[in-house]
Amino acid sequence: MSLTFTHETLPQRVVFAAHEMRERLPAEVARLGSRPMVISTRDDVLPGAAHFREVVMHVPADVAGRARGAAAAEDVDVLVSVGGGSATGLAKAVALTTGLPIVAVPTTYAGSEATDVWGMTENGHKTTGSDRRVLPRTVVYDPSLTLTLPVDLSVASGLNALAHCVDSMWAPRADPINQALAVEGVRALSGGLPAIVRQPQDLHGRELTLYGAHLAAVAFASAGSGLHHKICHVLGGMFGLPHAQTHAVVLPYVMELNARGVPDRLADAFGPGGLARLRAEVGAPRALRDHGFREQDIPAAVEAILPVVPAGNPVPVTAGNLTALLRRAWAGEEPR
Ligand SMILES: NC(=O)C1=CN([C@@H]2O[C@H](COP(=O)(O)OP(=O)(O)OC[C@H]3O[C@@H](n4cnc5c(N)ncnc54)[C@H](O)[C@@H]3O)[C@@H](O)[C@H]2O)C=CC1
Ligand SMILES: O=C(O)/C=C\C(=O)CC(=O)O
Repeated sequence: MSLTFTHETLPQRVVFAAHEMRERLPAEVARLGSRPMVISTRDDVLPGAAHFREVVMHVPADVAGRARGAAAAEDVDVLVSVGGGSATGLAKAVALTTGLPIVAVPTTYAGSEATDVWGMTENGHKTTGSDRRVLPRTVVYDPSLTLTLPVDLSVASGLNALAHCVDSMWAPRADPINQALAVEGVRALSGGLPAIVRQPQDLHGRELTLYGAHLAAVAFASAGSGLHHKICHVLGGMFGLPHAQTHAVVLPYVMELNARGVPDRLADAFGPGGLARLRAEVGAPRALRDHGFREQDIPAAVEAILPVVPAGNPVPVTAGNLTALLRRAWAGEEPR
């Protein structure tokens, strides 16, 4: 790769401290405002603050409308999201139209807290965009909050993070800086996820995975959406598939298609056996048919994905190879 590039780093304050969310959050919120609204299904955050509890995956537009209405009615001046990508995504939908700052407290490994990407779904169509207003100003990472995330969800979510890293290799704005972050993200996630599976209540694996998830999201936000994210975005928005599991299933098939675009240092970061070994070790989700995708939906998915395939993908994407990819992912055939 040429060392001629233009890279932009997104400005964000990051606090990373296990078991310290309750202690740290009030001061972090106070830096940005005095009338917070919590967006979370949890009831144990900032007692007495305004609270919006209706969190739904892929941010339905009507839910976003109600959250914006609540923020206006309560005259809030700062949003506090506590939860997975769905809670963060709802806070982003409010910030997009109000410009309110967000303090994000993630409880999964999805990484939305470190990106300026928003998404919203209406009539079975998910629209995404990037806008600096939705980038959380501050993230409070407390890995102990992920101890309650069940192992299967932790694995799927961690593989969502891994997909951010891998797709950063060939995404439209891939550059040496975001690729370096992605490679280090793969290293952390490849160590952290097996540790979670071995000992879900041990903080070490949780810390490593959340750290990897942050690096992954920073890399993804910088590099943009590659082929993998474009595919999963259509599958999630059009067919309502669960986000993390969809990423976890599709990733090895995109790597198979784009094999020539996988740099050696990424392969090295996975360690011996690569992604195949990691997937086996953590019991990764294997087939889209287990998550609500139907074989007869493949042609419609192909039709929706082809026009959004990013320029510069390492191999040309055709109706033929995309259909084959989705069929193999649907059936859960062994990736090559
Ligand atoms: N804009 C961006 O940059 C990104 C956006 N996303 C968006 O985020 C959404 C998916 O986020 P996810 O985190 O995968 O799912 P999620 O936020 O929907 O959470 C999945 C499930 O896990 C539960 N949960 C969350 N944290 C938990 C914990 N610590 N303990 C126990 N249960 C817990 C939730 O209540 C929910 O039932 C999608 O809409 C996706 O598009 C995901 C990644 C990046
Ligand atoms: O697909 C991802 O993991 C990353 C970005 C999004 O999900 C964007 C969104 O739809 O919120």
